[in-house]
Amino acid sequence: MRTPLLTSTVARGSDGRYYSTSRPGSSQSTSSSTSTASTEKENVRHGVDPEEAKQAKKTATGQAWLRLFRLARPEYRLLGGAVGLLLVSSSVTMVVPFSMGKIVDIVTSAQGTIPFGLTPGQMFAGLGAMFVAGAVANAGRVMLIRTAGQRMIARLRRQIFGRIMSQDQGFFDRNRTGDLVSRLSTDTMVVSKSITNNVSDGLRASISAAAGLGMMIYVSPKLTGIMLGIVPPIALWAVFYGRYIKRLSRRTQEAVGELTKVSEERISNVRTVQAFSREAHEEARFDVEAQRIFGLAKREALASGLFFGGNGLAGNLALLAFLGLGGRMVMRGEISLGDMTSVMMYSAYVGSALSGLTSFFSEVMKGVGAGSRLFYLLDRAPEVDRNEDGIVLSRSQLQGAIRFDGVGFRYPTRPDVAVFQGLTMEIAPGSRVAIAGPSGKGKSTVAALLLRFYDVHEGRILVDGHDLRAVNLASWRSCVAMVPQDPILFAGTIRENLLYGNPQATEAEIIAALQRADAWHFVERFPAQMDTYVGERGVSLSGGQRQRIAIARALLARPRVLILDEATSALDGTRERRVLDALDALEDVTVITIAHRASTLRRSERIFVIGDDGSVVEDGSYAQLLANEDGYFHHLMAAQAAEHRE
Ligand SMILES: Nc1ncnc2c1ncn2[C@@H]1O[C@H](COP(=O)(O)OP(=O)(O)OP(=O)(O)O)[C@@H](O)[C@H]1O
Repeated sequence: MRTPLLTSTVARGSDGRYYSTSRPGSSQSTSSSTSTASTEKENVRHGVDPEEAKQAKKTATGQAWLRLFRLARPEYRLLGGAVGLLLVSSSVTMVVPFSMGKIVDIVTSAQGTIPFGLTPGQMFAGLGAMFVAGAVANAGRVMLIRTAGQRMIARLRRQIFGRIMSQDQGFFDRNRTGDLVSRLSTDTMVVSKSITNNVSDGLRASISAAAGLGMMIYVSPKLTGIMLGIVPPIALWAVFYGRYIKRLSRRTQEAVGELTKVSEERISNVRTVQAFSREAHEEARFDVEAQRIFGLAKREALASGLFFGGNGLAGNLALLAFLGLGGRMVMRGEISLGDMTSVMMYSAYVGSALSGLTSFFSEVMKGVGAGSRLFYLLDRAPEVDRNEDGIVLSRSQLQGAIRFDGVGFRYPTRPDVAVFQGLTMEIAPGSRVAIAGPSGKGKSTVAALLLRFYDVHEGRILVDGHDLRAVNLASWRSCVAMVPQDPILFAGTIRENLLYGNPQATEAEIIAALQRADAWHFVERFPAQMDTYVGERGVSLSGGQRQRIAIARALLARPRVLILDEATSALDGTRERRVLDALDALEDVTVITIAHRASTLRRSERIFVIGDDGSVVEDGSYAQLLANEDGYFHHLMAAQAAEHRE
């Protein structure tokens, strides 16, 4: 946690001198923050990245369809094979009613003749063999389709994850983690299913509907005419009512999704909930949501009951009508019993194929929706260009001279608030400098800009004379290490976390880094030592322990520029001194410390003080700055000392 020592502000009086004031809170300009707040509220309310919404509007559905099918291109072979097998299995399926009709005729009439002069045994064996072939083709089709689908899911997930990892921080400021994860897990699945399983089912339904209808007409045009009066209305009813149920079920799913997101957040922050005794409140909130889901699910249950009951009844009534009308035709000798059986079976096939076809369209539309969410990620070029072809900086050659040259910067989510304006700083190679200033004035932003999490809007940042934007980003980042204010460790062991900074580090190097960061003595005392599991985000370590492990991790990366953002704030004076002494002993490393505490600031060769206008208002050594009694820094320190005394 950040030490709230400099919450007081420093104001410039009408005489141009600086005064410390004990007014709490930030002195950010109010007019600009009002308009920013409205932009932010908009974003939060819709829960969508406005940039994505804009792009989605531009994309026509037709284009999205095409693109969706293009995604399946690498799977064309498997899908082609599956379509071939589908034709085989569908042909077999479509022959079934016809054969059944023939068999009925053969076994019920004395004159029935077996086609091709076959014996009954041969006929049954032939049909059996054909069914086996159909079954094998069907099994093959399902395997090919599923394999193609899974390959597509794996490929998409890999691509999407890669794209997410390479995005700039502005993107992460706008998008919620839960939403990105659901794109990775659910949307990839929906997209893949919609063009593999679903296309195969749609194709099968089309073949069934067309061939079934053709065969019905071939067997008995009159009975087909009668059936066409009965089956389509029932199928249509089933389709529309089915859609209504689907809508209900989607709403339930969405409500469950929302509940999952909220409960996940509350459970992962259960300490805060318990600390504020808000358990009952959270339970009540959860209960409201759970009741809402139950209400929706109850409606769905009622509707489903009606649907299935109604479907069964409609099916049976249709059958009755069919038997009545068809039976009369058989009695009049207009058609054979076998033909009536065939038409009855075909009409059942056609009915189910029709409803299959409508669900095909709605599934493809679902795929288009999920696809557009993926396309946005696949297409989004990070605002911070990684500049792979840029100047490559090597750790062995980098001097570590840094210059902020008239830097202007606004966060992408708050374009109305300028954090920096004309910020200029010159940091000599291998020096120890500090950034000071009141809370919320952009000290951590300096670190974010140095790591190029964001690009500056005006001016430039130079490293050894190169504009950071012209440098290969990965090469620069491999020269820099940062220990953030509240370092996060990965759920894993201490060793795994340390190796994250340098996977090649030897055991001796790891221990040396831990010693430098004053962490070895406590790690050594853990029963599992470096194999101690640190818990999710490192929660099973104290704040100070986490900070020191993070410092060791940064040291292991052997940086030429080290940024410490309040990296020792959780340590007591003695421990902090030990860590800072060890860091001071680092050779050929430029160390930039962001700090509030006088004890930390005092050690720096030069301090840059960021003022209210987002620029450096003063710089110099601690002693020089403090000596200027009218200066900003002097008043900042005075305010801090006054707060200490209180
Ligand atoms: N990701 C972000 N998106 C939008 N605004 C941000 C973001 N991060 C910080 N800010 C805003 O930028 C300003 C500077 O923040 P920064 O964290 O750099 O301040 P700081 O000087 O390090 O403060 P502190 O001493 O409290 O840590 C603040 O007004 C803050 O609200």
